[in-house]
Amino acid sequence: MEQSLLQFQGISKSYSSKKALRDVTFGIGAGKIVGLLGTNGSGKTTLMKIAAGLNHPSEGSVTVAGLPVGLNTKSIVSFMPDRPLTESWMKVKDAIGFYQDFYQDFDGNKAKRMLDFMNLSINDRISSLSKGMNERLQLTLALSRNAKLYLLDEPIGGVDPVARTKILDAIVEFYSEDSSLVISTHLVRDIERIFDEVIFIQNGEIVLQDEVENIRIKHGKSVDDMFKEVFAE
Ligand SMILES: Nc1ncnc2c1ncn2[C@@H]1O[C@H](COP(=O)(O)OP(=O)(O)OP(=O)(O)O)[C@@H](O)[C@H]1O
Repeated sequence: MEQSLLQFQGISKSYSSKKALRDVTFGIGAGKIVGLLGTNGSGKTTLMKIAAGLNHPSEGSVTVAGLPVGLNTKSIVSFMPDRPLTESWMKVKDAIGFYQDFYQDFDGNKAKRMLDFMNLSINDRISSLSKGMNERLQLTLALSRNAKLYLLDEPIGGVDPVARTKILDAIVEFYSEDSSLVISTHLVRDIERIFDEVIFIQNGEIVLQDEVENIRIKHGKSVDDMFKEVFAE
């Protein structure tokens, strides 16, 4: 069997009395764009933080490229959190410099091309950016690394619908095809066109993992219709 780039095995995570993940097992192959789809509080951020090595599971094991998640995997995983990591005093160029110093795999040329594409200037002050513009910056920072696995937590929640198309095009254009990309979102309809595979997570459990093409052929449905059906309240 082909080795997974990201493998979760029997992962559970509890926060005091709350169980955020329950016995989560799945694998993601190399070269895939995967949608991690679930409603608010379903466990998406918790799952991503565990894959990024920023949160520790209560039970189970996670590997990236066959390595247990830890210091070794942090250098090959690029995580875009749902809340900005940059400081408000920074200008865009300071944030770029910070990433460049911190990550050996940061590609300055790629960052420059992405900033142009995103209509961001290196002299923009981060505190003056709107939520959507800030997301564009965070996405630029995350995708400018030459990582093996990219984890983007709700990357376009604050971007207006018109700009979403442009941002999705940037994601597809700037990610390298031998790496994998996991994108968490509940904006399924807007993003589903770029997914190869989707994982549905509900109350901390994986309830479906399939290729998008299979969902369309087997069920005769779009991912968005399937999502609405599974998550109907
Ligand atoms: N630090 C924490 N302490 C206690 N409970 C937490 C903590 N972080 C998350 N939780 C709980 O764990 C569950 C899963 O949260 P998580 O943030 O992973 O969900 P999510 O799918 O990313 O949600 P959203 O789409 O709203 O961002 C939620 O019920 C949440 O309240």
